[in-house]
Amino acid sequence: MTDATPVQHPLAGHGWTSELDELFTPHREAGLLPGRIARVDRGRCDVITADPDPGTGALRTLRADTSAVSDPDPVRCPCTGDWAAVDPTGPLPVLRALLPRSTAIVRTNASRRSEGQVLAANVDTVLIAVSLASDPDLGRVERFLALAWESGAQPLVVLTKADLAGDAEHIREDVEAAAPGATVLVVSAATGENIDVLAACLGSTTALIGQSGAGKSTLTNALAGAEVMAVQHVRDSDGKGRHTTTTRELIPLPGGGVLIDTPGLRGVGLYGGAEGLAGAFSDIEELAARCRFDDCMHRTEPGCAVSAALEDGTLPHRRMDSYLKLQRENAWMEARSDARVAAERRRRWKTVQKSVRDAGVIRRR
Ligand SMILES: Nc1nc2c(ncn2[C@@H]2O[C@H](COP(=O)(O)OP(=O)(O)OP(=O)(O)O)[C@@H](O)[C@H]2O)c(=O)[nH]1
Ligand SMILES: [Zn+2]
Repeated sequence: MTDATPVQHPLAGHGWTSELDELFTPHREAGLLPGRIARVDRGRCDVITADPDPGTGALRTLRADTSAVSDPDPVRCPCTGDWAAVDPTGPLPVLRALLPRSTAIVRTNASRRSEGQVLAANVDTVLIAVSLASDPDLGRVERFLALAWESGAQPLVVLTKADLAGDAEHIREDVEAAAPGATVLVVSAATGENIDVLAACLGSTTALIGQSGAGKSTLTNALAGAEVMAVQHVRDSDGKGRHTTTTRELIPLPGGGVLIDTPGLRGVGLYGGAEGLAGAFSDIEELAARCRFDDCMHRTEPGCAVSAALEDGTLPHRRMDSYLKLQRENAWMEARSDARVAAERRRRWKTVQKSVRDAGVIRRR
């Protein structure tokens, strides 16, 4: 979570904070401009810079070369939501450096399972869109939740297309039981139901994730109050249809803050997900902490709080199976060096962020 203080800065509405301003000091001294990456494609990116147009006051979006900050490891390459130091002087502006990320949503690359792919960086709220047009797959929701908790941001589950659901309230209760620590909201972009409530729940940077056809682009348009994303018709029965969202963009919201729409995900593989699983299954972790034996495997041991909860029905077997399945998947993933390295790197990012915060606290005293 970024708990940094907002500042008076051209990029404040895009999430710039005093902590980032401090991190930027050496780059400012080198004559570089801060900017936030809106989208990346093939060696170039669109970066919104702290360079207001003198006429309109609108922030300029520059097309910039990313080669100076690209990396053989895709997790370290620039992505939507990254803060960058931009050299705007040449014929083609150039990204000179990326600032350390406070959070990052990382999944396994769809084609190369041992490699990570960053969906969005520096996000406070991960909005998980789940369509009510058919019964939600709770296991898939739990997987998205693990991905969200792992990122370091706060998850928020949004059940979309409420106008198509017979019993939205009943489904909401089921999803809530599968999402401890996260708010679950029922909305409809078609009727406008709860869109205002949702808007009030968002952090300064929100990323939207979910399956293709979950209604992300429609929700983005509803929150932005304008047609910023193209929406294609999909069959509501199975959510299949043409893949519509091909680029990720950073969209400013009328109430302040930005929204990042991500392409529809067919499946999300966890990438270094131990913290994410602990967050998504905090109820099971709390039970496990009450087991008589520290190394309880929750099978036949006496005094096992997890088995007891399974037996009296307070913990559904479905949820326990889902937890074990994701744990196995994560153990396999972490055994691959790429994921281990990524987890290590994330710990380092957090340390950097923390030391910056601590330094701020000391100076303010
Ligand atoms: N009835 C109803 N239909 C909706 C609602 N929100 C979205 N839809 C429809 O659901 C379909 C998918 O919506 P999109 O917004 O394109 O879904 P998406 O998650 O962005 O899909 P991808 O771009 O493929 O990831 C479209 O046909 C929308 O018109 C809603 O609140 N009610
Ligand atoms: Zn146990």
